[in-house]
Amino acid sequence: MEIAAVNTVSVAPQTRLLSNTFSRKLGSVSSLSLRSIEREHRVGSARLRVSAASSSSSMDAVTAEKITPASFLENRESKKVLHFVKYHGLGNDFILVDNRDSSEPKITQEQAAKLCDRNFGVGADGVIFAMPGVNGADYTMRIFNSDGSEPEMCGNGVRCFARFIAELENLQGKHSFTMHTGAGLIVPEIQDDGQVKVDMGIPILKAQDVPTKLPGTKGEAVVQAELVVDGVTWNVTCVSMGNPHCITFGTKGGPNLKVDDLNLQEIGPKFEHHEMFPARTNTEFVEVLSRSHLKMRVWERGAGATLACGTGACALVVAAVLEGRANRKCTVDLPGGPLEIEWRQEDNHIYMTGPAEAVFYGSALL
Ligand SMILES: N[C@@H](CCC[C@H](N)C(=O)O)C(=O)O
Repeated sequence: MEIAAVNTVSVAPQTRLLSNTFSRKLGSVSSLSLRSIEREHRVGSARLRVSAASSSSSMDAVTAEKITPASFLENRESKKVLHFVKYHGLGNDFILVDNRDSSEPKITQEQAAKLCDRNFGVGADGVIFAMPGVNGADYTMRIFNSDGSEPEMCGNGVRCFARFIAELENLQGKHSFTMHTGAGLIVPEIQDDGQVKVDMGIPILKAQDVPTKLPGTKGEAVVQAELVVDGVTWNVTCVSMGNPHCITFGTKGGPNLKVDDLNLQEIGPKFEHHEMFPARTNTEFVEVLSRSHLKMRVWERGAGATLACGTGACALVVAAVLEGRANRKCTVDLPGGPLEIEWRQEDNHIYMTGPAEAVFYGSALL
């Protein structure tokens, strides 16, 4: 099969996005790997030409005259090279790996941490593996955070995963499937407009299952409890979406939070590593704009300040409802954009709707 011409589209610093058609046939390419491998390769009888720029801020231009299916890069996949697709959900970005042929992740947690490095690697908030399903599920999702730790769940990651599967399996239009995760069975549904609606399951409120050592304040749930962080008493509610979240609307007796004023880099790690959270925690700082409109900034366990957190958005709507601050259906503004969240009374499940986009295809040297 031949491809006569390939268009490149500028999308992100340091990358050129190859057209999907090209990328599917070629395998995958990124400026990272191209700079690292060679400047010009023979591809069967065709030639892939790379006009490279040495400055990391400039972009590589890629053209191909004739590409055969047995391309150079496909042949080159080995233990030393990992093909991936970079996705993001509202700026929460992930390296997606097609791991459907094995129940073991293709790379280690240490390698994932290196790939996530924004200076010395691809740059991402985590690496996600699309693996064979277990327990009757269609697929399994595993994820490593950017520090290499493995969380149970990732809301934005699920939406990216769904779009990745649709791309791999060539699914068109509305589609849903089941995914096994560390938080149990999750069901994403790709909408006609490309957004992904996810049944995120039932929130976990029992203190020891979150887990938190804070004592229950509403039965076994920790709602508007006091947590002393660095000498300041905060009011927090703890919710697990499979992974732990600590949600705060402000300090005890203090004014409502203005999240833009927070020094997240300073306060975030103190929550994450607080002794009351034996598995560490994600923390959402929330400002109430109205009963159906909330604004948040997040400090993620194992990833730090990110532009969005899907499980965090779900957890904070649960917290806002439990604290009597909001309705069950809310728009949550995150630094990277809005998510629609509903904690449905009828089935106690949380539904999250939002976007997920492919950014570029790449091959990383391990
Ligand atoms: N950004 C994610 C959450 C990823 C996992 C988290 N850092 C943890 O360790 O629990 C999301 O969108 O939910």
